[in-house]
Parts: sequence; structure tokens; C-alpha cells
Amino acid sequence: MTTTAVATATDVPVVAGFEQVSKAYGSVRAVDGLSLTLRPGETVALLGPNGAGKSTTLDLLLGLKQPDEGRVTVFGTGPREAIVAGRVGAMLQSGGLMEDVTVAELVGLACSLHPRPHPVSDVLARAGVTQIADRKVNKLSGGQAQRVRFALATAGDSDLIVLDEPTTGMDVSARQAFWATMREQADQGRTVLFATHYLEEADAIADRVLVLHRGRLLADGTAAEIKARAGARRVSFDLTGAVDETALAALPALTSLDVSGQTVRIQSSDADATVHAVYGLGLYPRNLEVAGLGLEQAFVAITEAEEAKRA
Ligand SMILES: Nc1ncnc2c1ncn2[C@@H]1O[C@H](COP(=O)(O)OP(=O)(O)OP(=O)(O)O)[C@@H](O)[C@H]1O
Repeated sequence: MTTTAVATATDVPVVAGFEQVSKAYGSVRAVDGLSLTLRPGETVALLGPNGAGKSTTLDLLLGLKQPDEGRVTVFGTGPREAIVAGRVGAMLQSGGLMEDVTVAELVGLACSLHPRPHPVSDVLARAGVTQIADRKVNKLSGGQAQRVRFALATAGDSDLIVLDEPTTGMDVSARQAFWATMREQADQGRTVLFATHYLEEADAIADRVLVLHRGRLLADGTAAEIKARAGARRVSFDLTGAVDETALAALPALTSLDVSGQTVRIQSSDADATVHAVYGLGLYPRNLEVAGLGLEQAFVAITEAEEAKRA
């Protein structure tokens, strides 16, 4: 007789855990009862409207802020211990850089402080800053400074990489190079958690998407699951002749309507019913297309539905 070991979710080691974590600033509950587990090798996007609590969540994860309630663990210890052990690399939005040093000196310092450093030349090359290694940090453009922050986050062999809006200010090629590098890091088993407002990046890069809203987790799943959860679909078509917007606005299951010339774009919670009713109005739509929502529209639909519940 043979016995087969079956791996369960609880066998997979936990990279980071939030257990009922809350953090308030005065009367603002920035993080409100957040529970969450990150597993090895995941690339996780943290999405949310302005003020949703993304930066506060990352600050709690990095031990830069303390929860009022609940517990944050990183590799089974407190965040500080994990950072001192070199297990966490971070790239923060607000992180000021030392000014009167060169890029190579700053990256060299970060490497020297890391318990498991990478060679400085590798770190510079990976972040695409070898060409500007001798430049003073206070002479860098916004995008170059962002690349240097990226170099600092990858100065050593960290198991968790935390990035707060990492590609803000980067040009297209810098962004592509950045995400290719992050993919490599994840393929090597590292966990990458990044907050972003670029939903197309989250869609393309993340294998898990978290949607925060008023400090609470509204959705947690793959981008495909989040899109499906939003439930709505996009319907578009062209009309000939005069377009009666009032009649279109009364279509069933409509959640949004945009008329531009002869082109009608609709968001609907029941595309079949909406399209049926379009024909029922005696209209003959041409170039009819029905498609699922993109992550951006799904995100807007989910967060707006939550706002509507509170109104
Ligand atoms: N130091 C602070 N003092 C007071 N309120 C704060 C402080 N930091 C954040 N807040 C408030 O807490 C809430 C969450 O802020 P946080 O920066 O975590 O959100 P965010 O999702 O990162 O926002 P954004 O997308 O705009 O960067 C907001 O209402 C913000 O105004």
C-alpha cells in the first residue's frame, strides 16, 4: 500500500499575514479589520482608490506603522525582525534618497547593509542605472530616481519585495524592463506585493489582485475572477439616423451609457436583456460587440457599487 501526501493550503508557508488589523488616524479608519495571507512566489497587486489604505497597509507590513488592533507577521516574526534579517526589500512612494552621493555610492551602501547582498554591479545593471552610476542622486530625473529606489529594493536576496506605486514616473521602456525583472524575481520564488493605480499593469503582471476600499478588502482573486465578479459586460454598436438617448437610457440592466456620434457604448449587468431591448426599440445595431469588463472597469464597478451601498 502506498500513501500519497496531499498538500493543503495550510502546508504552504506563509510569507506575511494580517489578522484583523486596524489602523486609524484620528477619526479616519485607514485600515479596517484587514485579514490577509501572502504565499511564496505570488505576485500580488494592491488596488484601491485614493485614500483606500494601500500605503498604510504597506507601512504596517514593513513595521513603519504599528496596528491599533490585530497582528501583522512576516515570515513568522514581526515585520522589524524580518527586515533586519534581510528578508524584505521595499520601494516606497515617499522614500527620500540621500542627496549628495552618487548612485553607485548609494546602491553600494544599501548592498553593504544587506545581510545577503547582491554584487553592486549586478544591482545597478538590473535597475538600468549603470550608465548613471557616477551621477549625484540630487541630479536625477524623476524616472531615474525611481529606478534607483528599485535598485535599493533589490540590493540583496530578499524573499519578499514590497513596492508602493513603483512605476510612477517611469517611461514605457523603463516600465517594461522593471516588470520583466519583477517577473524574474517571482519566478525565483520571491513574493512581490505592489500597490498601483495602473490597472493594466495589475492585469498583466499580478497573479492575484486585492481591491482595498476604505481600509477593507473588497475583492481578492485573480484578475479574471475580479472581472467576472463585477458581473457587468460592455455592449457597443453603431446606429444609423438620429440617436434617441432618452430611449437608450431606459434600456434594462443598464449601468452606464456613452453616446458618441452614432456609436453607443453601454455597460450592462445583463447584456442579453439589454441587446434584446435594443432590437425591441426597432433599432438595427451594426458592429454589435459584447465583451467582458476590463480590470479597470471591473474595479470601478466594484468600488462604485460599494459606495452606492453606503449612500
Ligand atoms: N499620517 C496620516 N495622518 C492622518 N491621516 C492619514 C495619514 N496617512 C494617511 N492618512 C489617511 O488615511 C487614509 C488612507 O491613506 P493611505 O495613504 O493609506 O491610502 P492610499 O490607498 O495609499 O492612497 P493613495 O492612492 O492616494 O496613495 C486616507 O484617508 C488618508 O488621508
